[in-house]
Amino acid sequence: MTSQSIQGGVTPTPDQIRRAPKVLLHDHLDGGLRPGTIVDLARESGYSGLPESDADKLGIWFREAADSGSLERYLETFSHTVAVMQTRAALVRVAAECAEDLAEDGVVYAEVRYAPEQHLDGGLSLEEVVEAVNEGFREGERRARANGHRIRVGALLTAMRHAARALEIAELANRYRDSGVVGFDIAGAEAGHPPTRHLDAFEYLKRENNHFTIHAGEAFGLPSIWQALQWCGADRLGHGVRIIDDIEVADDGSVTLGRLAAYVRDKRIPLELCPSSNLQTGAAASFAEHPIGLLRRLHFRATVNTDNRLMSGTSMSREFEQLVETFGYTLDDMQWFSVNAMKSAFIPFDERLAMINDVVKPGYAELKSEWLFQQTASTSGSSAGQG
Ligand SMILES: O=c1[nH]cnc2c1ncn2[C@@H]1O[C@H](CO)[C@@H](O)[C@H]1O
Ligand SMILES: [Zn+2]
Repeated sequence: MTSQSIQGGVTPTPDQIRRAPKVLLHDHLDGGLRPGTIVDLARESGYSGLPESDADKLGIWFREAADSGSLERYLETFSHTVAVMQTRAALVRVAAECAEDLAEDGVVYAEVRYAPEQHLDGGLSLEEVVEAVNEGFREGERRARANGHRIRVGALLTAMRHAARALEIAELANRYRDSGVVGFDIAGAEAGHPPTRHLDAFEYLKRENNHFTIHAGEAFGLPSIWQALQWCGADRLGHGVRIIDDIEVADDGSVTLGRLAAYVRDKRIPLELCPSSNLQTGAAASFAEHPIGLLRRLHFRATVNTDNRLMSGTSMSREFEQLVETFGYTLDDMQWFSVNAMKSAFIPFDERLAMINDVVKPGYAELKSEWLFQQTASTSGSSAGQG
């Protein structure tokens, strides 16, 4: 049953959360495989390193192993998923299932990232990797449509921050910008690997008028965010959750923003927040203490993301369910996050606008109107006493 207040704040049910149109900007392809697919692909490729051979147990293993409290240990779990994503067929399958799973979860637009340089062990070229993943996304979009779901998926090409291929990957992203790749990212262990090491890649993309996001302010604090924005020129922040270190809340509730936090808010820099992932890597202690609550209240350009659905045992709906439970968010809040994300996407402005006006807002309007009809149904047949 939906609860409704006069202010129009509808607390969504889990079913409504799933049906609500959601927009996802930060999701790793190699962090979202179905456990059963990992088992299949390991068998097909002869990879013998899996810690469990049963799909259910493997899913649990990933969640528990990623629950380490450190980003470095969390990232170790990717060696298994990357190991089984080394052929064209494997990449097509994983990408298709990714699009299907997101669509099934009510995601209407997603930017999914992966590092092409990590998928070359089977002899594929960087181009072949990108083309396989693109093919998989298109196949997944088609299958989703056949199941009554609409989704658009764009790829972000990630360069690993400890490696030295960022410029090459940036050039790859630029080459495929009109065929399925919407931007660039850097990821991997943050401490000791400042984004400024990859300035050549960022400067190249700026000269090409292309878009990029940078994992910053997750395991490391303000200096990382500052570098990502003011040295590298990132369009968005991957996580960016540590911006909270530049925000002071006094005992009386008054809030003071430092220069960097003020800049991030004033310039509407999108924060790709990933609450469950942050709990696992130790960037936040609990949902209740997660900075997303304050950042939303202060009207930062906050967005909700999954990061790694496999490692966190999560989905967009699951993230929202927990936010609704913790912060009492309504459908209006969900819409706010979804519009924020759509505004911050790397596809052209007219397409973003059409997604907001023709898909996201009508979807929420439809959900918000449901209570009217529910009430009619539940009061029909017992009209006495309705005054
Ligand atoms: O939360 C994160 N922070 C930093 N790096 C990450 C995170 N999640 C995944 N990756 C890294 O990105 C690579 C490409 O998708 C993954 O292989 C993993 O090493
Ligand atoms: Zn990430």
